[in-house]
Amino acid sequence: MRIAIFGGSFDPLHLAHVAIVQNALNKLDIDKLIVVPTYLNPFKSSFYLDPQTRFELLKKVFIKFEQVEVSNYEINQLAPSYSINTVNYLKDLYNPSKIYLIIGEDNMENLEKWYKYDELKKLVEFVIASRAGFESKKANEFKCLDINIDISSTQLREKINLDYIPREIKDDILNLNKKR
Ligand SMILES: Nc1ncnc2c1ncn2[C@@H]1O[C@H](COP(=O)(O)OP(=O)(O)OP(=O)(O)O)[C@@H](O)[C@H]1O
Ligand SMILES: O=C(O)c1ccc[n+]([C@@H]2O[C@H](COP(=O)([O-])O)[C@@H](O)[C@H]2O)c1
Repeated sequence: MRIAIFGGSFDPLHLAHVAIVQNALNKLDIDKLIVVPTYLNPFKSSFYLDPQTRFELLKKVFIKFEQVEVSNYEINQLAPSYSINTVNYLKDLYNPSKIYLIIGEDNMENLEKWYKYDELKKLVEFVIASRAGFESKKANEFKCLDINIDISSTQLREKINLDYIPREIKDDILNLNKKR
């Protein structure tokens, strides 16, 4: 079994996230891709959509992808948690011969500051999703996914633009937005 793990805040989920998953399924030789929403990224201080809502929205969008699973492992911790713990949990669960860990190019900048980075890099092969505005020379050292969608959750939290929201969850996002 060969797996890829794609962790993220997904606050909210947008089309670049979906493109990353589609690209990874096409490019990586994997049996399963596990999308893992954070409870809270250890480098961030708050979330906008609650963890359970982010998890449900991910399931709605990725249900049609046979090889994709959305994991509630991190949201069930009810506290910020580290990627190495998730990797170890999924490693025990699937006993994979290969683990890719997908991150966007913006995360390259602080990657070496991740908890137990030296241990983590021995467990996984990082795959970098290219991101406009965050070009990193170090990206050349890694397998890359060519993502060319200039959107962020931050922009969408500031001003919702449904053009960047997967169609399966447009209504949910509109309704959640109205309640705020
Ligand atoms: N447009 C994009 N292109 C490439 N990678 C992306 C893009 N958007 C997000 N990613 C990557 O996907 C993963 C999950 O992203 P995340 O949920 O933090 O979205 P985000 O748009 O970066 O959010 P925020 O603006 O709140 O930081 C991260 O590794 C991030 O780097
Ligand atoms: O393990 C760490 O130390 C660590 C530090 C910062 C970020 N991460 C993970 O990086 C992934 C991307 O985070 P984000 O918020 O950019 O979507 C997500 O799975 C986070 O848990 C992990």
